Amino acid sequence: MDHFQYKNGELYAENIALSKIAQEVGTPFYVYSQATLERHYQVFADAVKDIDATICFAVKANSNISVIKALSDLGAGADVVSVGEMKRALKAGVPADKIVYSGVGKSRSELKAAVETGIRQINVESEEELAVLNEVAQEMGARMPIVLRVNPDVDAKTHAKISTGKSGNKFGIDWKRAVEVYQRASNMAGVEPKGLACHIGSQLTDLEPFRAAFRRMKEMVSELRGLGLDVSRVDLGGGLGIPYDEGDTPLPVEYGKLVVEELGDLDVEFEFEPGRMIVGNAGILVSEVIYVKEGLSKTFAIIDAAMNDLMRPSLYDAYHAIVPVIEADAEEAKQLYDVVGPICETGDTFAKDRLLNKLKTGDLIAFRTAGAYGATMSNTYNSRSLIPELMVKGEEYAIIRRRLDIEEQMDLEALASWQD
Ligand SMILES: Cc1ncc(COP(=O)(O)O)c(C=O)c1O
Ligand SMILES: N[C@@H](CCCC[NH3+])C(=O)O
Repeated sequence: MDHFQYKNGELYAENIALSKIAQEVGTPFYVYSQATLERHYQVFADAVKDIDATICFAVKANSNISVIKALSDLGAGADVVSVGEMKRALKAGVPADKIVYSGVGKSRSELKAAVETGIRQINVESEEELAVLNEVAQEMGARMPIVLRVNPDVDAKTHAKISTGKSGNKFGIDWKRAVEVYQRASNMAGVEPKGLACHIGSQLTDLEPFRAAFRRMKEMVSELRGLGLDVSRVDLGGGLGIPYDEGDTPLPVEYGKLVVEELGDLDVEFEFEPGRMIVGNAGILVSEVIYVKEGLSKTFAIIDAAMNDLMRPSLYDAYHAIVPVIEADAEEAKQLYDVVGPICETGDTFAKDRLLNKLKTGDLIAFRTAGAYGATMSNTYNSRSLIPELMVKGEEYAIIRRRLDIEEQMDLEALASWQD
């Protein structure tokens, strides 16, 4: 069930009218539905209930500590890619033994922090990282559980900028070398190889690339076991796509079935790192129309959100549905708009030639499916404030990140001593 629905002609987040929140908090803002977050987690957990699975929420999709806490209360672990994300997960109550740490460029000090914290595992992405981790862990008198992230050379058939499993991508250890590297790792004193990981990309709308990657993983597990090596964990990453428009996307239950079909007899503990699937549709971005500007060939709806608040359209030409907060009359005429932000770049465009109900100054609009890679990718370009994030539960809402305004931003800066 969608927890962002119209009631009496107004868009609600659960049981609160968005217009009320807008009045109290000011626009733009992100708002998340805790009920949707919980439901999505449950849907994913149900989809993999027939196998031994640890679900590690990919914190990069939405790293607000309140979001992580809502999921960790349901039993979620965390997939992190920096010490910053690791600290957020710990602060939100994720136990260290449910944290996996991915990423191609973990520094020596980051590796040290992960070993010190005693997280579940480090997903090692190169031979170079393996050598450094082995050294770091030995210096600390530790033997760190690892899995090797494999690059299976599979085309995820997603946007090139978020495709991670082809051999030309920077991620993982080339599958042709991974067995040999694993063998070497098993003789190292500072690491304890537990298994393999793969993550071939994000927003996958077809299950076949997953199937290809899973088959490769299975072959490799057999090969490793054939060499007498232990393999007890397989981390299948995240990547499941969600509907941003009318297009079909695979259901989590179909994904779960595929895992069982391809890998069900593997006798390992599985790990999953879903991000977008959990939070994407649990969040929206609400913004106000500042001007409707009539150009020669276009009508521009200039709104108070901009590319710094939601980068996805300008970065990937991503589509987000735009809906009015006050429901329009079905009879009312629609018009084509370019929906743009106030930033001084032509790329600050959310939608081109989008057919929307007539807009005027002061109207509130909402971008749907903005819960994943929305707030986490935002920035303060053009010295704009970082916008608030809110969590809704039933009739209540909470500000889970307050607005960071320009005074606070400037407090981080200083003049050089010679400028006095
Ligand atoms: C290693 C890793 N795991 C998990 C994810 C989460 O992916 P998604 O949000 O597509 O589920 C990502 C991002 O694509 C990732 O790089
Ligand atoms: N930032 C991307 C997803 C990247 C996934 C990172 N592994 C998006 O908004 O779609």
